[in-house]
Formats: sequence, structure tokens, C-alpha cells
Amino acid sequence: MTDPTPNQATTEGKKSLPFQAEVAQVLKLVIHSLYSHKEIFLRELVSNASDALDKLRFRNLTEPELMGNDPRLEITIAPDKEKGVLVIRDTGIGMTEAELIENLGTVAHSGSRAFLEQLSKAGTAKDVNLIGQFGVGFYSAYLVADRVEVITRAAGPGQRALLWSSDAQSTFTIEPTTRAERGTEIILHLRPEHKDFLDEWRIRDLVGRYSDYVAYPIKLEKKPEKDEKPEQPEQINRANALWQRPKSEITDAQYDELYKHLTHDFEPPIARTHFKVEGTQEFAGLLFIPRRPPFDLYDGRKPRGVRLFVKRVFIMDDVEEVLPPWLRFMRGVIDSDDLPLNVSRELLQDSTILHAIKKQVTKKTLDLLEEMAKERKDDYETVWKNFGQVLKEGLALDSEYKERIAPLLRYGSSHGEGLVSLADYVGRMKEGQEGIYYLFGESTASLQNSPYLETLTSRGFEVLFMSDPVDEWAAEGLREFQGKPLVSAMRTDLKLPLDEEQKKTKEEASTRLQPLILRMVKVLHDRVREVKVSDRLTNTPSCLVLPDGGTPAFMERLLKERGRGIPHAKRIFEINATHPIIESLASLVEKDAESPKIDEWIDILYDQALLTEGATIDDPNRLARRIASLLTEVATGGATKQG
Ligand SMILES: Nc1ncnc2c1ncn2[C@@H]1O[C@H](COP(=O)(O)OP(=O)(O)OP(=O)(O)O)[C@@H](O)[C@H]1O
Repeated sequence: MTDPTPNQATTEGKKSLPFQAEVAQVLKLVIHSLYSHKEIFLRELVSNASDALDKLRFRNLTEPELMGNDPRLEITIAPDKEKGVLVIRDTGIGMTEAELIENLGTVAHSGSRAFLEQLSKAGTAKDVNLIGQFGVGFYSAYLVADRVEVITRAAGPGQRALLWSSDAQSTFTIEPTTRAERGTEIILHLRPEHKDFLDEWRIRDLVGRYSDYVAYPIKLEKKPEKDEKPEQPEQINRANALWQRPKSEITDAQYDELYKHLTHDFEPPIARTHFKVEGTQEFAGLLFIPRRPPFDLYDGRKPRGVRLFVKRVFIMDDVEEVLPPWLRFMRGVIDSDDLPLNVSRELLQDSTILHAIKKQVTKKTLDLLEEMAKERKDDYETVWKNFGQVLKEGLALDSEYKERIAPLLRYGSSHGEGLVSLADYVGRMKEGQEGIYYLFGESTASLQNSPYLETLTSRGFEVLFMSDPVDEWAAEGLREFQGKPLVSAMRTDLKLPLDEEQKKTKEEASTRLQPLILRMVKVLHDRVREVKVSDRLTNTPSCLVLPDGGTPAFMERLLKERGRGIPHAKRIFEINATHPIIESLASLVEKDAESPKIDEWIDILYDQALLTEGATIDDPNRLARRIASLLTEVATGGATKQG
């Protein structure tokens, strides 16, 4: 490091000093960068001003002479279109000469050093884009200005005002100047192509976007036109970081107002949690659950809605940086005191601080949901109806949180109307019941009449109804609850307990129906994996059940519609030995194995089972013709030929 030597006086009282080599390097990059977000300069300079005000307020506690009789703590932005100059002024701590040289002539602070390390790794100029990923504090002024002047006067009696100036070549100058009040003024001589930063609306927009919650008032000072009277500067930020204040001081209406401001929702949120985490990382959080689903919940774009602030300065609003994707419906604010302001998105992703924050925020969100589920059941049902689908994704995506998500799940059930929790279910389980039965299909209404329920409900076993596309995947992720496995009522391995009598009857039926089973295998061999006697049916003649690892028909169809078709696993065709159709068919096979009716009926039974399973049939017209012909036959009591 080369220490600048403050002894090169040129004209009276004016010193010209070289920048430290690293600063020169940063400046060169800033100036030549093609970085598209040049606007961040304002955020950086306002944040420096806010830091300077923080420092003053803090030191003034023990050195009240610093503030003296000027209690103003504020930031002013003053555009001057005539001169092409933008001024950012604060009434903060200011800088002494030594500080000015140290702070604006060397790279001593963490951000820029890390930036330079990144650069040396990436190989100098080739990666000018890096600058885009990285704020560089004060030097970002040169993104838009070709010359920057800093007028500063350190707080406290007896301090001199100084003017620092540089056009970002290899040197800067310092000279005495006049300034009546303490604080710092950054004067940006904007390059011609960046004169738009002098527009009032542009400044308002940028302050609103990045610095709305900076704790001090940010005022816009308008230069009066020739014949106009000067106006009082107008405050253009809210300066009210509600989340940093104690809960006891905040009303519901204030919380709701902030929520509406952040989300543009016209309804208040259904729930909120406001917390401060202290310890290794310090941050404040204020999270809301919207009453209705935000429009971007399923559109595949990165959801935005939880804003990350560093010391009240907005950094980004990528929900997924602070919460897992299955909590993407949350809205609100996280404000860290530990993250560096000028950290890049890429660095953020690797940041251990951010990982720790994400864990805590996830925990706080789950705490809120749990509390609602226990204490505000009706509201929780609304939350569940709106966001349950998203929350369930967590079962498959994040095994770490499975145990916490499981008690929050709610399903329709054969037990009756309304939603039930897994804990309710387990509490009602029958003796000898091995698992938590569930049935997957298009809607609760269609599931209620499903043949797959027949035996289960007749034995008094409750069955959960799952009708979200994500359910199958989620149930597989969950696998069990309180030691009870989740068992699909459609699966082949249902393992219903059979008593000796039932076992005997089933074996006898299998033997008795063997010729029919063989015939069915012959007719359906390319469509089903196996034909067997069922122990799950009571009123329905036949059904299709899933082999291990098979995907339910509804899901297969959905995936196909989304262009992500998967191979179809052949089903097991189960027949109900006591059903009159099966009995008649079996005796027909015995008496008249040549009858063309046999194969036709088998086809019809198969198509019917497909419909019950929720699948589509290849040729609905053929099925319709066959049913019509069967009915005609019954109606006429004769032998009409089928087509
Ligand atoms: N408005 C100001 N008033 C007083 N001091 C300032 C002001 N602006 C900058 N400084 C001083 O200059 C230093 C360098 O500023 P710069 O923005 O480059 O980095 P930083 O703010 O220290 O670092 P980082 O941006 O990583 O937080 C600051 O640490 C501060 O001491």
C-alpha cells in the first residue's frame, strides 16, 4: 500500500495527493464499466450520509458539543439543472482532513477490498462486469459523474471546512473552503448522458425504491425558476422503518398500512409476525401472510415480496434469498445489521450470514403458522386453502422441515365434512389399522364415491382425500406421521388384515375364478400387468390398482398436459369375486367359452375401471356403442349383435 503523503502543496492551501494504487484501479473500473444499474450511486451516497448521521447521533450522547445548537439530522438532495450538478448533503459527523484523506483516498473498508480480491481472481479488466455485481461505496459516484467534489466540516467547535475534488484521474486535491454547518456535501458533476438524474421524478423514484426507510428525512430541494419563490424542501422518504420499533408502539393500522405499501394489496394481511433476532446475527423481521394468494404464486417467475434491507437500505426483494420456495407466499421485510451494504447478489448466495438468517426466518414463519393452526383455526383454514399447495412442496423439497410441516397439513376425509389434520386422523385410528390411508384423485367430490374406499370404509378405516397435483409427491416425501406409514388406497400392497375365514374365501374364489382370470389375462395382456381377486371391493365389479412406484392416472394426465409425460406403469386388474357380473361371466366361461360376449364384457369392465381410476379411455365411442348394445339386448331380451 502506498500511503498518500499530504505535503504536496500546489497553490496556497491546496494540496494535490495521489490516490492509493487500489483506488485508482477501482476508479478506472467504475468509469469504464458498462454497468447498467448506474442508479445505485444514489443509494450508496444516501447510505453513507445516513451512516454519518448515525455516527453523530451516537457520539453526541457523550459529546453534546458535536451537535451544539443545531439538532437537525437530515439528508438533502439538490438537483441543479442549469449547472448539471446533483448535490447530496447531510448534517452528519463530517470529516477532518486526515479522515478525508484516509476515507476518500485509500481502500480501507471491507467492501472495496473484497471487490478488489474478486477482481484479482477474475483477472483485471476482462471482468468489468463485476462492478455491476458490487457496490463500491463512495466511488460509485463516478458511475455518473466525471468530477466529484466533497465539501465537509467535521462536527464540533473549531473544525475547518474542506473541499475535496477529483476527476478520478490519479490524484485528488484538498483545500480549505467555507461551510457554516457541520456535515458533508457530495457534489456530482454529471456526465451529459446522465443528466436524467436531475429530474425530480427520477430522484423520487430512486429514493422511494431504495431509501424509503432510511431513518432520517431525505429532502428534495428544488431550485426556484427565475420568478418563483423558493420552496421549503419536501421530504420524499417515509423515514419510518416500522420494523425497527418495539411492537408495543405499533398499532394494527400501522402494520396494515405498511403491508399495503409493500405489496400493493388492497386488503390487510391475515396474519403477521414481528421479531428481532439478537446474538450472532442481528436482524429485525416483519412478515405477513396475505389474505389472498398473490398473483405470482405459480407463474414460475422468481417470487418477489420479502424485501431484504441492510441497515434500513433496500437491497433486493427475492423471496427465495430469505425463505425456502415453499414459503414463497410470505411478504414483508428483513433488515440485517450484519450484512455489508455493498454485497453482491452472488456473494449473498454464499453468505453464511444470509444462510443463518434464512433458517431463522423459516423458523419464525413456521412458528406463526403453527400458532394460527392452534389458536385461530378458521383463519388457518383460509391460509391452508390459499397456500397449502405451496407449503406441501416443502415435504418433498426440504426433508429438514418435514417434521414441522406435517402437523400443519389439512385434508378432506371420509370421516365427514371439513378438513382434518394428521393428528386428528391418528387419534381416531382403529385398533389393528396399520397406516394412514389416503386416496388421490381429481376432486374430493369424485373421491367420495370411489370404489377404492369400499372395503376401507366398510371396515371403519378413515381415508384422507388428496386432490392437489402436488399431493402424491408430497405424500411420498412425508412417508409417515407419528410412526404410522402413509398408504395409498390405490396401491396393490394395501395389506388389509384378513381373518382366517376371509383368507379361505379369497383362496377359494381365486381357484374358482381361475378360468375367468386366465381369459382376462389373455384379453388384457398388453394392458394390465396381472389379474387377481380383490379384497378391497364390495359394490364394484372391478378396479385397477397401482403397482409399486406407479403414478396415479390423474397425475399422469397432468404431467402429459404440461409436456412432461412419463412412461405408463401397467396396472393390476382386480375383480370382485362376489359381484353378480363377475359371477355370471365366470359361469359363461365355464359353459360357453366360445361366446363372443366374454371378451366384450371383459373389455367393458376394463374401460369402466379406467374411468374409475380417473384415466381416459382410448375409444370412448366403442364403449358407448357396447353399452348401448348391451342395454338393447336386455331391453329386447334377445340376442342383438354387438358392433
Ligand atoms: N457523507 C459522509 N459523511 C461522513 N463520512 C463519509 C461520508 N461519505 C463517506 N464517508 C467516509 O468515507 C468512507 C468510505 O466510504 P465508502 O462509501 O467508500 O465506503 P464505506 O461506506 O466505508 O464502506 P461500505 O460501503 O463497504 O459500507 C466511509 O467509511 C466514511 O468514513
